[in-house]
Amino acid sequence: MGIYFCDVSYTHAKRTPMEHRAVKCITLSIPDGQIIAIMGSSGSGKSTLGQICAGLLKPDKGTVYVDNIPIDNRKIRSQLRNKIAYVSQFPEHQLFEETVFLDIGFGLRRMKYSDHKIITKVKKTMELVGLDFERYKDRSPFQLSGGEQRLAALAGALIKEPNIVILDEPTVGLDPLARMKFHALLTFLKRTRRISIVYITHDLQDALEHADRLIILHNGELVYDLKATSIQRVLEHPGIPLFPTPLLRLVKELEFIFPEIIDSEIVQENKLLTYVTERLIRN
Ligand SMILES: Nc1ncnc2c1ncn2[C@@H]1O[C@H](COP(=O)(O)OP(=O)(O)OP(=O)(O)O)[C@@H](O)[C@H]1O
Repeated sequence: MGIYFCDVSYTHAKRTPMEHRAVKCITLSIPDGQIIAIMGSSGSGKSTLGQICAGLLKPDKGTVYVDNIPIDNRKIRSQLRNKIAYVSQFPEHQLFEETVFLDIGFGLRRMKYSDHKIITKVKKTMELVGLDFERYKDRSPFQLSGGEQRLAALAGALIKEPNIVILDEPTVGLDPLARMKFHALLTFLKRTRRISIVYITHDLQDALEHADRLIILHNGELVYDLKATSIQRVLEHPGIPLFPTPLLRLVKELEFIFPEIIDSEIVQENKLLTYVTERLIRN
């Protein structure tokens, strides 16, 4: 269930003094089973693009196609609600029930699932995202930490088994282990269910490690759509709001030490470690 953006623009607060054109003429294709990281500086239009993708904002120019169907009216957008899941930058805004169990199972109750099926699915989904069922099910979602709220909102999004998941800064507030588990979950979902995952992040190294593609926005425009291995070329480009991570700086240093050009695949920690270790053993 791919998404295709054809020349899409969006203006916030139209015809008011706050009017702002946040997304400008974006053409973009998101096929099945890809993890796509959306990056760019604050205010570059990432969340706006994510909300258009989720069908929450209607473009004022251009068309979004889901599965080759133009999403140009409210009826089609509401039919897609169960197919496209969205977790906002502020997950606390998405939680509203008395308990974590009720919150995560909300969508299934609306779809008239049996109580037994709801319990089974809520338990399974909570465990999938790393929230222990017994420990969290009766707690108020409002008394969870920021990271726990993010995981609860993610469980609520995944429980309806969507085809497309849009996550706005999903790893904010997660500890390193939860972060690692979160990325392993995305890879698992992509491989087993062929879900397309669009996630907005400011963490370049995270994106290089886990995303198939990086979409880079600048002032509402899509300035780069590239694979992780092309990142060095972009970093050298003036005006792009991305800075080399420690690992990318190390790769640059290695290019001075070792005579050959370092393989552009080395943007990930495990690949760099293998490369350096092999060189040390050989020398
Ligand atoms: N409701 C609104 N009314 C007017 N302007 C808005 C509104 N919402 C967002 N904007 C503006 O649109 C632009 C894009 O906002 P958006 O939230 O998409 O950026 P972002 O790249 O996600 O930023 P961040 O990384 O800080 O979350 C910003 O300049 C913002 O000020």
